[in-house]
Amino acid sequence: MFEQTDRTEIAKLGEFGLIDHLTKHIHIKNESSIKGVGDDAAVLDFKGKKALISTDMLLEGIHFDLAFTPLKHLGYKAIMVNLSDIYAMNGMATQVTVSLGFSSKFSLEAIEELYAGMLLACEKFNVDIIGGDTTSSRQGLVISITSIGYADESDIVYRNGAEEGDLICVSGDLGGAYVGLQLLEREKQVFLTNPNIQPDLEGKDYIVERQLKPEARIDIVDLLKKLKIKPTSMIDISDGLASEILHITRQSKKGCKIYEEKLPIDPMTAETALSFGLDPTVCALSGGEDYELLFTIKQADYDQMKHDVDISIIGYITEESAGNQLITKAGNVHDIKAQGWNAFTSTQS
Ligand SMILES: Nc1ncnc2c1ncn2[C@@H]1O[C@H](COP(=O)(O)OP(=O)(O)OP(=O)(O)O)[C@@H](O)[C@H]1O
Ligand SMILES: Cc1ncc(C[n+]2csc(CCOP(=O)(O)O)c2C)c(N)n1
Ligand SMILES: [Mg+2]
Repeated sequence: MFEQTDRTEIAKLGEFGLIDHLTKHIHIKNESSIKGVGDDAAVLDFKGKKALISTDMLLEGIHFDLAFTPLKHLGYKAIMVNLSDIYAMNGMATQVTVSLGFSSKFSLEAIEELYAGMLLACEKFNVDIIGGDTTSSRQGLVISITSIGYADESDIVYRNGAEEGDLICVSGDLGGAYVGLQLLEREKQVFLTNPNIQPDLEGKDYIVERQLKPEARIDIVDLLKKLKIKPTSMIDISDGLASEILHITRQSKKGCKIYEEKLPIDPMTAETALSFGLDPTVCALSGGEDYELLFTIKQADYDQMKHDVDISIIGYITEESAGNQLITKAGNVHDIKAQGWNAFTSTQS
């Protein structure tokens, strides 16, 4: 759906020429980045803080479809997906390494676009690209990013700290990224059937952006700090709320009660889901890729939190034997199952 204009073969630059070309504009922003791109390893110094490290891969055909994903957006999203994991530890992200594998179908201009999205994300979130790897693949684009950050030991929030009675909170709204994906996939099919029909995404900017350009919630980490609230547990929502809350309760050896009516769903997400014959609640529970933060707080912190319109309290933690339950709008009780998106079981590829 996106046309390519100029085309320079990467072979013209060679591997080292390409690396130089992509990284020459990197200016180190963080004091902790002692040595970035250019040696056998980067050198970091967190001066008494604990280092946080996380890594995630994105593969063409599994995690993204280039038919409807502009490369600049993909670069931006690849960084967001990775920074989100550092914020989910209640830490600050400071560095990333970026490893790329791509076939000869990618021109220099295409890789530049991808990198421009990454650089934009890093600029906005004050993160340094300090290294990576560049190699060729037989087919398809592979992006592997490692994110690095820091936190005071006493600030780090794990998945396993939820206590009975804690309130379950979620930032932003859920299900939009999944419904956005459905919309983009439908338009791709329309385009494949008749390339003269332009994509009809009018008025759907919000959910399309939720899929193509997610924003990692650094602002929530800042807010928690400002309110002097340390969550008892936290995780980012990559696979879907249902799957993530089960990670928290399993690791904390607790159960939970979540109320369907409390799930934050944007009206456009709900309306578009219904037009696809999808249940908005199922999209919110199992759609994934929202990159919101799911966390638990002590009840004593409720008064501080209740004024924030961007955080929804969706339920509470129970004892383990009570299981993981969803209370529907009609008052029925269902067990929460991990129907989150899974690259190994997904039929979408
Ligand atoms: N191949 C692997 N070898 C070692 N550890 C792994 C491997 N794959 C995942 N892990 C570890 O397993 C844990 C859970 O990883 P997982 O990828 O499920 O979480 P996540 O990155 O938060 O979620 P997502 O990948 O959906 O964004 C992490 O500690 C991760 O580092
Ligand atoms: C072509 C295409 N197929 C599927 C999806 C959906 N999707 C991709 S990654 C992910 C969750 C986290 O994955 P992981 O756990 O592997 O990090 C989801 C729900 C998409 N955006 N594009
Ligand atoms: Mg992972």
